[in-house]
Amino acid sequence: MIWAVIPAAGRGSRFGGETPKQYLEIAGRPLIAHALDALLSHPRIAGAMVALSKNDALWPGWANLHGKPVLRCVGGGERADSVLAALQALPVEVGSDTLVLVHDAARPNLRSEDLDRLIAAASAHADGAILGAPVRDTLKRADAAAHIAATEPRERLWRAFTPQAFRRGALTAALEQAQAQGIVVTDEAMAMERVGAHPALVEGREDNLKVTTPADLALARYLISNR
Ligand SMILES: Nc1ccn([C@@H]2O[C@H](COP(=O)(O)OP(=O)(O)OP(=O)(O)O)[C@@H](O)[C@H]2O)c(=O)n1
Ligand SMILES: C[C@](O)(CO)[C@H](O)COP(=O)(O)O
Repeated sequence: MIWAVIPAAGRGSRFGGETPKQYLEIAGRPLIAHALDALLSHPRIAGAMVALSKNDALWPGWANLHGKPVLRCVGGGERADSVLAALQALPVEVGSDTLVLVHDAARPNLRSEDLDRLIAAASAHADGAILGAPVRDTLKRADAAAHIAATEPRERLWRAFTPQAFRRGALTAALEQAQAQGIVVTDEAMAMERVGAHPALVEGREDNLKVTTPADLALARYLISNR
């Protein structure tokens, strides 16, 4: 049994506008519905826990996508707080060794072949696994004036995507420790690294983009409408 955790309590400040980006439409459905659908249509995933802002409601179609439970909890101030709240809210039958896939509601274009490869890697590696892609561009360090200050070495540098797959108990403990220490982790792997884990990197599709700005939404709409 594998469960999904979807942090969806953000406000989309970099995106702008009144409506948080996870509720903006792509191909007639909210962005979050595409993320949920990609996860719950996978035969290995049993259900999902969605961390929402306290004033947000579950969209009626979410109740049980693909006949699987979609539960909700209230998220927190940071993405990591929302993920931790969702892990803590999972049903008791989701045991400590159960694999949990954490996936941004803001990533609507997750594909099943990436899920298959991530699940296989995380199932075979005690420290879990994440989707990502090696950096293929030259990286520049900017100065305060957005002029080039330096070129950074890119050997063995990867960009981290989601889903990120870990066992429920280990990830919960790692996030609780980071929270207690006042450390804001920007992804689940960072919390796991802080407790000595070395998660596997699984190369995923570059089009598993995170919608952060309006330009990202336009690209996501194009990708999903032209699958
Ligand atoms: N306190 C938060 C912040 C973010 N998220 C979720 O984490 C994912 C990735 O975060 P990001 O893209 O940064 O979303 P926002 O925080 O909404 O964006 P911004 O940083 O521009 O405000 C999103 O699905 C977002 O809803 C969350 O559940 N709880
Ligand atoms: C988790 C993540 O999507 C991995 O790249 C990223 O860290 C989220 O960052 P955000 O600033 O919370 O969108």
